[in-house]
Amino acid sequence: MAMLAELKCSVCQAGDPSLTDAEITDLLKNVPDWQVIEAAENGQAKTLRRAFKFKDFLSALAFTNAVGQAAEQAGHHPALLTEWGRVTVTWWTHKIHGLHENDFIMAAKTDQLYTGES
Ligand SMILES: C[C@H](O)[C@H](O)[C@H]1CNC2=NC(N)=NC(=O)C2=N1
Repeated sequence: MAMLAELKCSVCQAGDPSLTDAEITDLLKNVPDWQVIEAAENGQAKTLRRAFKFKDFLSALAFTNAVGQAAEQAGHHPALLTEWGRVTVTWWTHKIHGLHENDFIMAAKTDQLYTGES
């Protein structure tokens, strides 16, 4: 398979199946720094999350914008929490209330945008 980060997000329809646990386990091997957050009791979606560390707030903000641009280009958008020294990026697919390959593609693209804490 091409590098996950080089893939394009596919058009995902409501009703498409969410990834199985086996597929998730397999895809996670490509993005080992990310965690799958199980859906909370209230039926929230399963999500894919990573916290990125930065030296200050402006570096965190610049990364936030870079991820936002990539998301807009892909037509697939994350939740972004930007704090002093940290950006927490969470991916899931709203339409299917779960995880889709697109979320792993975007996680891999997000990793490529991160040039470290300094
Ligand atoms: C109309 C628009 O393309 C859709 O709502 C897109 C936008 N970005 C999206 N982002 C994510 N993460 N999930 C979606 O289902 C989604 N849908």
